[in-house]
This record gives sequence, C-alpha cells and structure tokens, in this order.
Amino acid sequence: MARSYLVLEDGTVYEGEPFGYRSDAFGEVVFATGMCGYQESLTDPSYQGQILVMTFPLIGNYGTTDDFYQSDKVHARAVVVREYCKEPSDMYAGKTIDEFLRDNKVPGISGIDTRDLVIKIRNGGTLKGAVTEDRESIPDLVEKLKAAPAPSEGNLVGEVSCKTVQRFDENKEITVGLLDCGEKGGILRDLRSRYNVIMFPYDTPADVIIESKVQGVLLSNGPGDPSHPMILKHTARTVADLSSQLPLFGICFGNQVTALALGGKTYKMKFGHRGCNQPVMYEGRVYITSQNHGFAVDDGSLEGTGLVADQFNVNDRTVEGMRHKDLPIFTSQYHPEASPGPWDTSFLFDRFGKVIKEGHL
Ligand SMILES: NC(=O)CC[C@H](N)C(=O)O
Repeated sequence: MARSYLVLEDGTVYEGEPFGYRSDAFGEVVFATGMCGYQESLTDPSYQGQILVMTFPLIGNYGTTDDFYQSDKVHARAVVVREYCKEPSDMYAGKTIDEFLRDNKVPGISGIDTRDLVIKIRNGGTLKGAVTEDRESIPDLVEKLKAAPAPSEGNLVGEVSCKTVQRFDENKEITVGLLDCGEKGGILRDLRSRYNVIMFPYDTPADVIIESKVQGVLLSNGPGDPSHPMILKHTARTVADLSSQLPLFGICFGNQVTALALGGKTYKMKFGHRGCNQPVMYEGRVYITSQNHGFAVDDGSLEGTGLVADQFNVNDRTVEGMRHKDLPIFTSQYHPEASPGPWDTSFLFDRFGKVIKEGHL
C-alpha cells in the first residue's frame, strides 16, 4: 500500500496513506474543529498557503457538491485526516472527497493520529509542514522547512483577490461595495440577497470606491498576515480613507485591517480559531460562530483609535468584534455568513443595511 508522510519543521514525521491528488505540498499546518463543512473550508480563500488538519475523525461522509464551493477551487495546499469516507451518502449526488481533491490537484493524507497532531500544535503553536510520498527526502525536507519563510509572509491576498471591478445588480434599494481580500462565496451570497453589490480588488483606492456611489463597504475575509506591507500600503490606506466617508462592516481579515487602518495592532495567535463551533460573547449573549483565523486584533492597541472591542471569544477572551465610538463602523472576527457553520449571527448583514440607512450604529 502506498505511504505518505506529514513532515513538520520540528522533525516530527507522521506516516499515513495518500489520497486525492498525488503530489508533494508545503504550508502552515493548522487545524479546524468543524464536524462538517470540509468542502466550504477547503475552498475558502483564507486557507491559501495552509495545510488543513481536520479534527473530526471521519471526513467526506456526505461527499462534495458544486453548491458548496466558496471560490472556484481548493485553496488549502493539503488535507490531513484520520479517515476519509470512500462511499459517501449520495444525498448530494456529488463527488467523493477523494475525487474532489484529485480534480482540484490537492493531496490528502489519511490514517494520521490527528489527536496527537492537534495537541502538538495546541501546545507549541502552528508549524510549517510538508506532505510527501518520498521517504528518502525527509531529512532534507526538515532542513528546508526550517529555513523556508512562513507562507503568510507572501502577499497571499494579491493571489486570491479579484483583478477587476465586478457588479452584481439585484434590483435592490441599497448598493454596497465589497473590498475583496479573498471573499468567500457565502459573503457575496448574503450581500446579494439584500443589496446590489460592486466588488473591488483589494488594492483599489478609496476615491474609486467613492466615485462608484456605493453606500457602504464590506471589507472581506482573506488569507495571510493583515499587517503584510502590501495590505498596509493599499487596503489599510483605503479603509482609513473610507472610514470618515462611508459605513463600513469588516469581517475577519476586514476586522483586522480596520484595526490597523485606524492605528491599532494585530498579532499572530499561537494556533488560531478554525471551525464552526467558536463561542462569542456579544451584548450579554453567547453566539456560536464559524471561524478561520490565525491573527487577531490586540485589544490593548485600540486606545485612541475610536474603536472599541465589544465582542470576545468565550474560550480565550480574544477580540471577536469592534465598533467605532462615533462613526458607522462595525466588525466581526468570525463569519456571519457561516459557510460552513451556524447562522446565529447572520443578522449582521441586515444590520449593515440599517446602519447605511440611518447613518449611525
Ligand atoms: N478568514 C480570514 O479572513 C482570516 C484572516 C487572517 N488571514 C487570519 O488568519 O487571521
């Protein structure tokens, strides 16, 4: 039987079986705790550059289907599972996860003790890793992994953002802008069901957005480090310029860029939050949220920015959302569009329209 290896920069090697597309891969090894939603996660552009470990022990049991794509392809560089399902329920009459990964040219590795791997990441933080079937190459690979720059040091947003302005006219009363840092299809879906949308590349200057006459701007999710020089130069500049002119709603990367644009700071978390079961305390209630992030806003850095953190993760107290004291700006670190996950917080998309109409939070 063919063997495949997950090799970590600290020299740890996990042996398993290859599935999906047969190739090597390199990325930041992160874990997600959702029990379902594997297809949405794998196609979420925010996973660009990452090797995704699924903590749920059986992945692929309901197959895959065209409806669940969050973009046009798989963005994770490899998938690590305990077991994958070879004969899924055919309720969606789609492809198996094995076929889906082969079509998308992304390798999987199964038979891994994902509990052990996740404890390692949780204790020591995320690591760079590689998937290979070439056992002989492992000692060299460990050296290469140690020396390789973290994938999040690249301009990952530039790789996934749209290249030209796109319009979605839905015959609605309100028209919003979407600053695309690697938006998930679920965000565009939830905007289009309520508003006309004009989507802009991540490096669009504020005056171009203002000229288009949008009435508010949603700042999307996206991969990599929000304090990357290209993001500070373009996206954060745009958000800073827009902040005094239009209502803004930032989701995930958009939340982080809002903090940076107004003078706050972000930092890399030890292992992040990924999955559809992250509890967030907001106005005295706990919402179960969908998340995928490895960076966070530094609460202590918000003083003097006008922003206040008003939502917190129940598990580790990190910032999960902000609002501006005077301006119509609000954010969430989690994903109100779910895709995958619970719809507890989809009301934020309605709130965006209300804020646009009323001009204040
Ligand atoms: N989903 C996202 O927008 C992720 C934001 C950022 N890349 C992070 O990992 O924190």
